[in-house]
Amino acid sequence: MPEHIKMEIPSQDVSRIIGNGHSGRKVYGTAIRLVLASAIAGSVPLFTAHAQTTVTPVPGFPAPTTHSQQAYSPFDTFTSRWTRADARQIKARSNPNVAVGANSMPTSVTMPDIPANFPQTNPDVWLWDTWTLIDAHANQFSYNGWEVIFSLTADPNAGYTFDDRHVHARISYFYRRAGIPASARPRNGGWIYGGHLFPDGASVKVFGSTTLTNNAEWSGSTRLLKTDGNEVVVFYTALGFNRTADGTNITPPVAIISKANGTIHADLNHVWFTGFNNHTGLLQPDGTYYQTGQQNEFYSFRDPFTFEDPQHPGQTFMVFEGNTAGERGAKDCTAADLGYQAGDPYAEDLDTVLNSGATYQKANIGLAVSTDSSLTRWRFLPPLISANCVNDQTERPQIYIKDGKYYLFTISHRTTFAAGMDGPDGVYGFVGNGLRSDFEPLNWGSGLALGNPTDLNTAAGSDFDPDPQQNPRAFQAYSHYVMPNGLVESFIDTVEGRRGGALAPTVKIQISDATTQIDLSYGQNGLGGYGNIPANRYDLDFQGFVLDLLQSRTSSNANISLASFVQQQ
Ligand SMILES: OC[C@H]1O[C@@](CO)(OC[C@@]2(O[C@H]3O[C@H](CO)[C@@H](O)[C@H](O)[C@H]3O)O[C@H](CO)[C@@H](O)[C@@H]2O)[C@@H](O)[C@@H]1O
Repeated sequence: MPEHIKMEIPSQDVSRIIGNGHSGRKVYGTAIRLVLASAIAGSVPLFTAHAQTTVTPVPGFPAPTTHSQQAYSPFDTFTSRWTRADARQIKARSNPNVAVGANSMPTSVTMPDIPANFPQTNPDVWLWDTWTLIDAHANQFSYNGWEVIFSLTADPNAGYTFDDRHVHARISYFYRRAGIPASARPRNGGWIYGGHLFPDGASVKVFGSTTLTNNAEWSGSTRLLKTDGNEVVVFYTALGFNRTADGTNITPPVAIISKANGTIHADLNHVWFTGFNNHTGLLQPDGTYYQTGQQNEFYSFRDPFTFEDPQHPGQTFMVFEGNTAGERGAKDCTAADLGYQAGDPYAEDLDTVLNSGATYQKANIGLAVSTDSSLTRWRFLPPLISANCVNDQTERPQIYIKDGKYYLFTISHRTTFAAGMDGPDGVYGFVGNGLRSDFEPLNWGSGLALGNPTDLNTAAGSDFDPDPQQNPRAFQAYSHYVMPNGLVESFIDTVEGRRGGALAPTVKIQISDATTQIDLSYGQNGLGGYGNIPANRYDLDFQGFVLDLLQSRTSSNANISLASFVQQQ
C-alpha cells in the first residue's frame, strides 16, 4: 500500500472513530469517517490529537505561532494562518554567517544542485508545471502499461521568450512504458511527446462570446474517473486576455477554473486521447472569500486539484490558489496574521507592518466542494489557509495524506514574499489532522519543505532578485509536486543562467509528523532520474500488456524482462 494513502490511527483516537470502510473494488487503506454532528456548524474542533510540535525559538528571532493541528469540519468557517512569526523561522534556521553567495539554508530542506548540463525532456517544447494521471486519492495510475503525465508547454521556436511562455501555455501530454527502473531509462526520462491534450480552439470556448486576443491553459490536475475505465476529466485554469475599449492594451487576465472530459486510449505503440471538445467553466472568484479581478488586477485564482477525503466519503473537494478577498493593498492584516506570542521581544508592531507594503501580499489556499455527481457544479467554502501580509502566491496546492495526517503542500516564490519576509522558491507544507485543520507549518513551524539552494543572509524584500552570479541556482527548479512515497517532481527554470523548460531530477523527502527531510541516499547525492515520475498503481491490463509485449517482440523495449516489470508492482 503506498504510504501516502495509508491511514493509521493513533491508539488514543480509536474510541472517537465511529465508522470506517473501504472504497470500491481496490482497497485504498482504512478510510476513516469521523461523524460528529455537533461539529458541522460553527468552529468546532473534531478532535484534538497531536498537539503542536514544540519549537524552541532561535535567539534573535520570534517564536512561531502555536497551531494545534486540530481538525474542523470542511464546512466550518475556520481558516488557518501561515503567519509572519511562522515564516520568519525560515531565516531563523538559515545560517547568517556563511559567505554571501554560499547556500545558507539547512540541508534538510534544500534541493541538491542540479548540474548545468541537464538534458532537455524534449527539444521541441518548453515544459513546466507537470502532473500525473491520478485517481480520487492521488494514486498515480498507469494505463495499459504506459505512464502518462501532463505539462504546461510552449513552443521554443515561436518567437517569444522563455519568460513570456505563460500567456501561450497549452496543456500537453507525454507517455512512456511503465515499470522500467529509472536506471534503465534514457537520461532525460524517456518521455514521448503526445502533443496538445485539447483540440485547437476548444479551451477558449469557456469564455463564450467574449472577444479575446489570447487565451492560455494553466495548471490543474487529471483524474481517471474509474480506475478500471478510460474516462478522464481534466480540471485546469482557463486564462483569457481582452483588449481594452480602444483596442490597444491587453487588460488583466480573466481566470476561470474549468473542466473538460475526454477518453484515454493506448495500444502497444502509443497513447492518445479523444474528446475534450466541451469545456465547462466551474468557478470564478466570489469577492467574499476569494479576491476578484475587480478587487485586484493582479489577483491569483487557479490550479485546481480535486480529491475525495477519506473522512468524508462520497464528497469531492477541490483545493486551488486564491487571494484573500478585498481591495488590493487594503491595510487590514491583523495581529493574528502576524501571529506573535504575547510579550515576544522579537514581535513586529502591527502598524509598522501595515505601513510597510506587506498588505499587498495576501495569498490563500481555497476550498470548494462539488454539488453534483458529474463534478460540474461547485460551491465555495472558506479558505483552508491564508498568508496575509506573508506571501502573495500559494500555487498548485495539493492534499497529501500519510499516516493519518493531512499535508497541504503548495509552491511559492521568493519574490512573492511580503516586505520583511524571505524564503526560497520551492514547496511549502502544512500538517493537520483533517482537510480543514489548524495547520502547523512544517519544519520548525516555518512551512518550508524543500527550497532551491540560495543564501537568505543578504538583505531581501518582496522585489529582491538574488544575484544570478552569486546564487546560480536560486531559481533552478519550481512547481514541485509531491508524489506517493515522498518523491517530488519539478521542472528546471534556470541553472547557471541556462534556461530550462525541462523536467528536473526527482528528489525524495521523508515525511514524518511536522518534519520533512531530503533523502540524500536517493539517486546520486539526493538527485534521482530526470523526470522520474513513476506510477504507483498499475492498471488491470498491465499483466496482459506485459505478456503481449514480451510475446509480440514488436517493441523496442521487448527485451525488458517480466521480472523488471513485476518488481515495480
Ligand atoms: O504558467 C502558469 C502556471 O504556472 C504557475 C506555477 O508555476 O504560476 C507561475 C507564475 O510565474 C512565475 O513562475 C515562473 C516559473 O514557472 C517564473 O518563471 C516566473 O518568473 C514567475 O512569474 O506564472 C504567473 C504568471 O507569470 C505568475 O503569477 C506565477 O507566479 C501556476 O500557478 C500557473 O497555473
